[in-house]
Formats: sequence, C-alpha cells, structure tokens
Amino acid sequence: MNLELSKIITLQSDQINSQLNLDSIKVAVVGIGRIGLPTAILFAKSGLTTIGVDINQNLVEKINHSIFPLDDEPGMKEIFNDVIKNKKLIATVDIKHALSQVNVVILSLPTPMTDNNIPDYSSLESVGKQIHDFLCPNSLVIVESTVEPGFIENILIPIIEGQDKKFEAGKSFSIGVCPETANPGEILKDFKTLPRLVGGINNKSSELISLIYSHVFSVDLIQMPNCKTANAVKLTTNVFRDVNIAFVNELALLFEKLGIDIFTVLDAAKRKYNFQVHYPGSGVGGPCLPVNSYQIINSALSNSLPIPKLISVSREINERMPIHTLQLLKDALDSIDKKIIKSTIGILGVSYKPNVKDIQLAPAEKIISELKSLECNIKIFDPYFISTDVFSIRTEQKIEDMISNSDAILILTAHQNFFSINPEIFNKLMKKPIVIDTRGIFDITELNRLKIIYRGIGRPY
Ligand SMILES: NC(=O)c1ccc[n+]([C@@H]2O[C@H](COP(=O)([O-])OP(=O)(O)OC[C@H]3O[C@@H](n4cnc5c(N)ncnc54)[C@H](O)[C@@H]3O)[C@@H](O)[C@H]2O)c1
Ligand SMILES: CC(=O)N[C@@H]1[C@@H](OP(=O)(O)OP(=O)(O)OC[C@H]2O[C@@H](n3ccc(=O)[nH]c3=O)[C@H](O)[C@@H]2O)O[C@H](CO)[C@@H](O)[C@@H]1O
Repeated sequence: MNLELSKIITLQSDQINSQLNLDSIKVAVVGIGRIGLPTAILFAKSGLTTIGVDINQNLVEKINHSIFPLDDEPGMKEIFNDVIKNKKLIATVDIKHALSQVNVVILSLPTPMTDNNIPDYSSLESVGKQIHDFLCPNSLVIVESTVEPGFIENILIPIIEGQDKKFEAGKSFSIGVCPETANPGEILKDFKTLPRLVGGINNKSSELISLIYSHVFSVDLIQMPNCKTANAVKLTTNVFRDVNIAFVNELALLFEKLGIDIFTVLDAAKRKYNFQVHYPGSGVGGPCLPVNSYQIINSALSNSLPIPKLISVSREINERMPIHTLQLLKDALDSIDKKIIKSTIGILGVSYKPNVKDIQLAPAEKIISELKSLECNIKIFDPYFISTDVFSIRTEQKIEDMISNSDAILILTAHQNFFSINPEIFNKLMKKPIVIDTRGIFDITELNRLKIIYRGIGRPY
C-alpha cells in the first residue's frame, strides 16, 4: 500500500478522488455472502482491488475458481467472471493478510438472532477484535450489516479500540455505516437504483464513505448525522414492512370468518393513492424483517425502555401465521374425515420469499416441524431446491412427484412459475384433492368448479 494511502482518513476530498480514479485504494469486504459478495464484485468492477474475506473455506475456493455461488442474482455472474478474470477480486480466509493490504474495510457480516429472538452480533464482534489486531492505522471501516442503533458507538468501536487503546476512533482509524438496502434476487438492480444511507462518527468519515460509494455506485447518498441515525432509518423501513404485513395478516384472519376475500379487498384498496399494499401469507421470514423488528425491541430493552407494543404484537401475529396455516389444513382434512396425523402432505415452495433460493427463517420451517411432530409423510417441491436436502427432507425433482398421492398440498411461497400451474393436476394426481393456498395463487371459483377442497389465508370457504 503506498504511503499516501496509509493515511487515507487524513486525505482531502480531491486527494481521495484522485486515488479512487487511479484505482489505488484497496478494499477488503469481510463476509462475502448474499450481500458481501455482490458488494465486493461491484467494488472490483469500479477498478478498486478488492479482497473478499470469509470463514467459509469452501465459498472462498469456489470464488477463486470462478464458481459464482448466487445463481438467483440476475446479471451478477457476468460481472463476477470479469473481475475474477482480471484479478480485481480475490477471496481469502486469511483476514490478517487481507487487512495488511487495504485501507478500507467493509463489513457485511451476518446479524441473525438466537432462538430466543435476541439479536446475535457475534460475527461483527469477533471480526472487530481481528480489526483491532490487524487493521492498518488510519484506515476506514464501513459497516454494511444491519445493526441496532448504538451498536457501532457502544459495542463495535470499543472492541476495535481495544482495552490497550491501540486505536482511537476518529484519530487512528475511522468508522461509519452504509446499511445495505438491496433486495435478494434483484441485488444488481437495487445497487443501481436504491439510494444509500451514509453515517459516520464524524463528518470526515461520512465524507470519505460518500466519496468511495459515489465512485462505486451511481445512486443518491442520503447523509445521516451519525451511525445510529442511519441504522435507525434502515430498521424503520423494514419494521414498517413487518408491521404492515401483520396488519393484513390480522385482517386476513377476520375476513376468512366473514366470507370476504382479502385479495379482492387489497386489489381495490391499493387503488387509493396513499395505501401501500402488503399481502397476508404463511408467515414473515428471511434474514431481515423478523430480525429487524427484534433489533428495535432489543434496543429498547438494552436501554431499559418500554418494549414497543405495536412492533411486539405485530411479531406475535406474523409468527402465528404458520400455525394458522396448519389450522386451515386440519379443517380441510376434517371436512373429509381425514386425520392429519400420519397423512401425506405436499409442500409447494419452501423459500422464505418468491423467486429466491433462501430458507432463512422461512415459515416453511415451522410448518414442516409441526407436520413432522404429527408423523406426517412430507414431500417438498421448490424449483430453487431440486433434489436437495431441505429441513432434512430430500426435495422432489418434479412437481408431479410431490403432488402424487398427497392427501393435501400446502402452497407456502409465491414463486412466479406457481401462478401458471393448471389446477387440474390436483384432480389428476390426488384422490380427494385439498389445496391450502397461503399466497393467493389460485382462483377460488376455478378450484371450486373443479371440486377441489380449497382453503386460502384471508379467503372465504
Ligand atoms: N440478505 C438480505 O436480504 C439482506 C439485505 C440487506 C441487508 N442485509 C444485512 O447484510 C448482512 C449480511 O447478510 P447476508 O444476507 O449477506 O448474510 P450471509 O449469511 O448471506 O453472508 C454472511 C457471510 O459472512 C460470513 N461470515 C460469518 N462470520 C464471519 C467471520 N467471523 N469472518 C468472516 N466472514 C464471516 C459467512 O460465512 C457468510 O458467507 C446482515 O447484517 C443482513 O442483515 C441482508
Ligand atoms: C435491504 C433489505 O432489508 N431489504 C428488504 C428485503 O426484505 P426480504 O428479503 O426479507 O423480503 P421481503 O419482501 O421483505 O419479505 C420478507 C418476508 O415477508 C413476507 N411478505 C412480504 C411482503 C408481503 O406483503 N407479505 C409477506 O408475507 C415474505 O414472504 C417473506 O417471508 O427486500 C424487500 C423487498 O422485497 C425490502 O423491502 C426489504 O427492505
């Protein structure tokens, strides 16, 4: 690393820009998964030498052998191949070596939660210790991971500074945040369009982050006064979504009993200019929304403040939807005097959301676990998980194999190609077809005409 760059946090804007244009700023992206790898690819594409760091040796080897692991991210593979070929991106498990080579460190580490819904920042904390040990002085750390307000200021900075005060934030290293907002399955599109939040421990770090991200991404940068405010915005947008989904889930439970089709209601409601439509379903999964709500709740708890009621109740409603799905299944089986215990249940879709290959916190997990406890024979078909082990069940190769001789079908994910399924297949391959539709895939009148026993979340029956 050249001498000038060894003081990157002291450089003026014009000096940073000239270094960026000379492609002489080197970057490490620590955590090269769903978010980190695309980020590393785009940094490398901009011309900056980028080192992807991960603890997953298998992932690192795949990347260094030009094997792109995110096959459900349109447009990303071509760019990946280019930056690997021109050696602008390499991957390693050796964080010590990587940190010795760079002046900018981006953290896109996982922030899951425990089984007790407590946010788990252990990856960030352990890498924080490695940054303390191996960071070059006067470098910049940028946290893209989604964390609760105050985590950077109160937890991560003290870890990096160390009890030995090896570093001092704002003096011998700088830190800020640029929370990731891209949506899995369309990350490249979002990288090109979504504005990004920037927050730093001081104006200089915000300015530095903005210069670097402007060089890599051609999107608006929204300057925040500090890290915690930037992280608060990120959580606000996602928790807004979690709460609004709970709202329509609650309406769905009521409308089922009132003989009202919530999808008809929502199609009309969204015609109103300020109604932002959300849809009911078998639950709210993924690494973002459920965790983000608990991050907000945890930030109140860790400051001995009252627990946010609406957010807590919304979580309860959303977490009850898998159970409601099973209640609809039991009701449909009862209507033909079939007991659920030891029945054969076909699951159509396990991804936590449409058109992605990802089962993190998927509603399917809870539903399948309950079905296992009822000694059901479970068959799964998901176009993103063909003949693979999901929740310790070997998924089917063809949809027909999942449907054949099942007592009931549970549709849990609204993958795009499910909307073109001809429902006559259920009559063809099942004795007394039952379809539990949690995502409004099918037209009720058509299934009734085909004499298929139908239950839909939020739909009359
Ligand atoms: N996936 C999304 O939809 C999404 C969207 C926006 C923001 N985010 C946020 O981005 C962050 C990363 O999420 P993700 O979906 O990319 O997670 P991921 O699990 O796909 O990737 C995380 C990567 O970090 C690696 N890792 C874990 N511990 C490590 C360590 N100590 N050192 C080095 N590497 C380590 C893992 O091996 C994995 O490859 C999270 O905070 C998440 O909330 C995710
Ligand atoms: C950067 C970031 O954090 N991006 C987020 C990411 O979120 P995500 O990947 O977690 O996906 P979501 O779409 O939020 O779905 C989560 C779960 O909620 C269920 N759901 C959804 C909508 C609905 O009306 N009814 C539902 O039941 C769905 O099935 C799934 O289980 O992308 C979204 C854009 O897709 C963004 O808006 C959102 O900020």
